[in-house]
Amino acid sequence: MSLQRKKITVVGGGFTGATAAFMVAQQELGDVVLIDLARVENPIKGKSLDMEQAAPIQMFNAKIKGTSDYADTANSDVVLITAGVARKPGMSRDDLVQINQGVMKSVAKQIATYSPNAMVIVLTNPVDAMTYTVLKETGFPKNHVIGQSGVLDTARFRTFIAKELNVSVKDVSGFVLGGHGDTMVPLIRYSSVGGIPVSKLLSEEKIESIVNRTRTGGAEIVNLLGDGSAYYAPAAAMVEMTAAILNDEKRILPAIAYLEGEYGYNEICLGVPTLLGKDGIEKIFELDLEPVEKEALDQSAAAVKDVLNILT
Ligand SMILES: NC(=O)C1=CN([C@@H]2O[C@H](COP(=O)(O)OP(=O)(O)OC[C@H]3O[C@@H](n4cnc5c(N)ncnc54)[C@H](O)[C@@H]3O)[C@@H](O)[C@H]2O)C=CC1
Ligand SMILES: O=C([O-])CC(=O)C(=O)O
Repeated sequence: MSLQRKKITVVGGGFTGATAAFMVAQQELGDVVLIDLARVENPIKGKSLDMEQAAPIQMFNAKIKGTSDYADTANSDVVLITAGVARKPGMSRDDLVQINQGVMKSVAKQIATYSPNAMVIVLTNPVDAMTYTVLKETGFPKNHVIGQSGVLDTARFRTFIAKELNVSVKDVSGFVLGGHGDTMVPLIRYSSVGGIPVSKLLSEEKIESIVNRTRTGGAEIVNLLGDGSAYYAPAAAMVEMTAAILNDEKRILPAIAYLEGEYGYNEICLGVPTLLGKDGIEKIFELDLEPVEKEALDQSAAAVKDVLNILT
């Protein structure tokens, strides 16, 4: 009997990449390769060895290899891209576009060479435009290149609602669509707590303040940290998507997908409800939106298009 272990490569061994690598190993989703080029080789090897030595304590089976050599990433099943630069207080995610586009181009080329059949999950910001860049540069099928924004944005939204109502986060569900920026669209009509619509439990003012806090949730953490951006919840979001793909879970999760007419948009990668399974994005759900929701999504799509227009 041959049971092939899954291989997950994490590109970028900084805050989000190292955290995601550790979570992937803890959840025994497969063996992990953590690759970082900008740092000298020894620290990435040190981090990976340190993680591996947690295995006998936490009782997980996973190899974790730190490297600067793409040959070690060959034939990965899933590749998580976290390489690049994070913003600092006062910056927008879009300020990172030029520098991170260059990083995406070089990373995409390596992934296409070494892991041509991989599913790719992009985290690097501005993530809608970076997902588009990776899709174009790898030439991979559109269902194989997926951006992470909605799981994180929805998790923030769910956290704030649960805190406000003093209930378990487990019972709060919701959907945040659109670009990963201040124009993102939390959909109140599709949000509920234990099946009860959020609008029956919270006042309009409270909901509006939660929506605003969700939209600026990344900046809130950037300002608190002072140097760098969020990484625990972003890593958890990527790992949830990785598990959905590797275990063929058929999860319905918001993710950044390449759109060909869905919601009326073309030539754009944008956050929409998706079905994630072994083939990556297996389906995009087109929800019926009310005019005010569609207008908000149009604004968000326009903001993403503005960034796409400055890609070289
Ligand atoms: N989409 C989302 O929801 C989120 C996106 N992000 C974004 O993720 C990215 C990473 O964030 P952090 O991990 O906090 O940053 P970080 O600075 O801690 O780590 C980035 C790592 O990438 C490495 N790197 C740079 N160029 C590379 C290359 N060509 N190949 C391999 N590695 C390379 C750097 O050496 C560094 O170790 C940022 O762009 C950030 O804005 C972060 C959180 C959430
Ligand atoms: O805010 C940032 O720069 C990082 C990010 O995308 C997030 O935490 O949502």
